[in-house]
Amino acid sequence: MRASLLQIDVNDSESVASRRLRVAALVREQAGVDLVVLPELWTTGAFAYEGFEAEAEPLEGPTYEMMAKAASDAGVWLHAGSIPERDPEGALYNTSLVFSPSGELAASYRKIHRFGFDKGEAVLMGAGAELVTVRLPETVIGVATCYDLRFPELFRGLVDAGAETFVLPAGWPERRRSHWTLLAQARAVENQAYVLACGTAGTHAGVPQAGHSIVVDPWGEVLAEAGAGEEILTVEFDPAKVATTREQFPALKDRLLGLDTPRR
Ligand SMILES: O=C(O)CCC(=O)C(=O)O
Repeated sequence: MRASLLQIDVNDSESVASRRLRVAALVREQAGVDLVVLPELWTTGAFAYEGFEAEAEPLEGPTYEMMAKAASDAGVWLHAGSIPERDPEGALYNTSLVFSPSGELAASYRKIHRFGFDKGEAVLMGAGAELVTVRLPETVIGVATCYDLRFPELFRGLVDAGAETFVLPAGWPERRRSHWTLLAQARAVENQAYVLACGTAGTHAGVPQAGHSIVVDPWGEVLAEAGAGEEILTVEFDPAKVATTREQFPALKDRLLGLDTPRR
C-alpha cells in the first residue's frame, strides 16, 4: 500500500481560498497512490483561533466540495485533514473528512480531545464523542486528530473497533516536537499498528510548526519522516504486518480489561 502525507506550509500570508486551490492540485498530483493524508485545520491553521469563526464552514462546504472532487480526480482515498465545521445549530467542531476514490464521504470525525486547556480550541469548539474507523481495501484505518495522540485509551478504543492503521492529521508545534515523535512511536508499539501522522510546516499565528510528519510501523520502526518544510512524504508499507506482529508478539491478548478509569 502506498500513502502520501502532504505536509502543507500553513502561513498567514496565503489566503484560505488560495491554499484550498493549491492543496487540491497537490492531491490530484498523487494519482497512483492508495491513500493521501492532509494535516489538521490546514485552511486556517490550528493555532489561528480568530480564523475558526471567520472560516468555519458547514460539513459540505467549500473544502468538502473541493476535496471530494480532488479525491475522485486522483482516484485515491483521501483523509482531507480537518476543517472548522459549523453545525446547523451554530456550534463549531474540528472535523476530519475522509473521502473514497469516487469522491464519496466515507467518514467524518469530530476531534474528541480539544487543545488549549482554558482557551483556543478548547473553548471555541465542541468535543466529538464518537470513535471512527474506515475500512479501506487494504487496511482498516482508525482516525484521530493532533492532541488526541496524547490519549492512549482513544487508540485502544480504535483497536477494539478493528483499526490496524492510525491516521492522524495534526498542527503540532515545534516546541513539543520531541513529544510528537515519541508518542507516534508509542501508539504504534503499544497497539501494534501503523501510525501515519501528518503535520503542518511553516509558522501561523506566531506558532512555528513542527513538520516532521512521520510513518511508524507496528514494531515501532520509523519508515519515513519529513523535514521541517513543506514536503510530500510518500511511503510504501505492508498492511499484513499488523496481523503478523500481533500473532508473533501477542501482547494485546494480555490486556486486563476493566481497568479503565470512569469518564469524568
Ligand atoms: O499536544 C500538543 O502538544 C499539541 C496539540 C495541538 O497543537 C493540537 O491539538 O492542536
